[in-house]
Amino acid sequence: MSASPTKDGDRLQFTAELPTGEDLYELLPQDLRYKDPKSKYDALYPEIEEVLGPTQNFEPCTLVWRDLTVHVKLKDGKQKRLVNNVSGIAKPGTMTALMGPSGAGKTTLMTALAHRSPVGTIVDGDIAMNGTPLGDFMHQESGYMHQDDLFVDNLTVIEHLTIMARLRMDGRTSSLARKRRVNQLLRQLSLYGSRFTLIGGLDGRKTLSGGERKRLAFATELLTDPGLLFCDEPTTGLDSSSAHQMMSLLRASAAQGKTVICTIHQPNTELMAQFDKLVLLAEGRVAFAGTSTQALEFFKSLGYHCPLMYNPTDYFIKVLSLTPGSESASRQAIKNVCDRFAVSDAAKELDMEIHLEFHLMDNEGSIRAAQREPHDTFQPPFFLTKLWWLIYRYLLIVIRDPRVQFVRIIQKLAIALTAGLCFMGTARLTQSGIQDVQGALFIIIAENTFSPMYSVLHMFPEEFPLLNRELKAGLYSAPIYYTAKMVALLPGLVVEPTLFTLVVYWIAGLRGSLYAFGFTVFLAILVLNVAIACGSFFSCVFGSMPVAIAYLVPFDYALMMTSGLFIKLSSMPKYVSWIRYLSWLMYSNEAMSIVQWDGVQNISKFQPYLP
Ligand SMILES: Nc1ncnc2c1ncn2[C@@H]1O[C@H](COP(=O)(O)OP(=O)(O)OP(=O)(O)O)[C@@H](O)[C@H]1O
Repeated sequence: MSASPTKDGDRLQFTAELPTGEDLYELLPQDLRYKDPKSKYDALYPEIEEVLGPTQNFEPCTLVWRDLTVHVKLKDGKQKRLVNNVSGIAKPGTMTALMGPSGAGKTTLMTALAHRSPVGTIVDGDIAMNGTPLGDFMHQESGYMHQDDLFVDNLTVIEHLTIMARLRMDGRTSSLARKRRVNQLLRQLSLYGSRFTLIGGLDGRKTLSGGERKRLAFATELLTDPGLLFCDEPTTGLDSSSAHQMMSLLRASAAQGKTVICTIHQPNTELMAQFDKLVLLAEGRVAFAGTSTQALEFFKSLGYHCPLMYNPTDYFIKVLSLTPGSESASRQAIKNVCDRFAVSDAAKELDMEIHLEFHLMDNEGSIRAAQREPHDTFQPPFFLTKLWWLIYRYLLIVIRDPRVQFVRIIQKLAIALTAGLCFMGTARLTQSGIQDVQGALFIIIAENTFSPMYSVLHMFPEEFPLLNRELKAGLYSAPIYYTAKMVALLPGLVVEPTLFTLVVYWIAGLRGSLYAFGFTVFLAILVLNVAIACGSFFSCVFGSMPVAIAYLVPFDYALMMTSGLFIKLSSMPKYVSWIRYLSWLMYSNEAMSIVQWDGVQNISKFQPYLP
């Protein structure tokens, strides 16, 4: 590897070439440097590898954007402009900070640059990565670390990374290479010691700290070794030492030659020194872009002198914030800063750089595309692989929470015993026995319908945020997710109805043949599975548990009323009688009744038990 570093203040600027071990040494935190300066490079190299990773498979990325405007469609049909005519460039080996007051448009701009804007967002303008206009390939070619890290809490660190490696990495990657990458990241991000720790934890068992969660989120994004990294407020919620550690890791990634873009809230001077470039946003416009030293000079030229002992970034944000009570004056002042920056020398220089990049893209685009076409080379894992690893993930969740399973089984047995004891000895072949048999059958159907249907209502709303994120990242499709989820639940969906029916059936003394018992159990399993599917449907469609319950209650009443137990179906008014065709309670009641009464010709004479 060769490098051509140039000094800009204290920060090394890398051109497209990758840095050598010697260059990297200068960037390492003091505590990682070797004690003996004579032999520092040779002896230190393994440590550099530890921090930066020995392999560099990524392609250096230049991201350039021009006249970028982002709108959202509001509910009344109007459009709201969140980002207004913004241009910029981020080069390999650099770290860019997007800063500004709350609501300035930082996250909106970054999601647009990462090709991850939410649905309903309209992005106008040009954005290109290495000369290629943005497309879905950004999900493979870039990493995006969200501000709020979402995980499946019941997994350990190593399980999470292993599953993510199977879902994210190229389908042709060998098992050894995947394991090596996971291992490498665990060591690089100081997670090796916590690799068997649950991410969320049960019963107060040791769980990950905020800093470890952030590093795990970062490790997840690094699995595919992308050349471009977006980080939304990577230090928010961390104490100063964890924040410093996080920034050192981002700096190390940039030192490897990666392009790092972060939104960040008022970093202290030490953290700010890690960034090569600062982009200040206000009211969706660029108020400044350049180094922090240039920023101080620019604001000074406008009459804003940063007081001594004052953190410059705090000062810039203060200047660009709306002052409560004098919003219009603040808006005018912000507009003035943005207008002055737009005609400044720094902005002209930046414009030239951006235009040059787009000019090269226009002239060499086809050659570059023919040479690399990076997104064409990625081969996603086979869908059965994704399905298998998702099933594994959801099975682990079910197994990890044995209390839930245990309590559910105990609850089922208790209800079954109570119901069975109420019906004990009543299932006789007499006129009154008909009602008792039908009653016992209805209890089997109702218990396998209502409580399972309501018990899954919380499932999807709880999982939506993570599911949405993983679906958008293209890790798997909705049918694969649903199939995996249901397969993982399947053992419970068979055991529960079987146990319940077994107890009620034998205590109540329903028809004693193996055929009748087996068929009733089979029907109970089907009933529970349909009920779970129906509950899942309501949970998905209505998105929140209270709303889902509000719609499900009238629906299940309609199903119950048309089950054939309470009203003679043929006497129901035509405008409601059609509902029975949706009612699995009606079908299962009919099928179970046939099984119980099949072959019975005469109930006039007393018989103690069903034949
Ligand atoms: N879907 C939307 N509909 C309406 N307004 C929106 C929508 N998304 C974002 N906004 C508004 O756009 C502005 C910019 O939002 P954005 O999240 O990008 O700000 P930010 O600079 O990242 O703020 P913060 O630092 O507080 O996270 C805010 O005023 C926000 O209320």
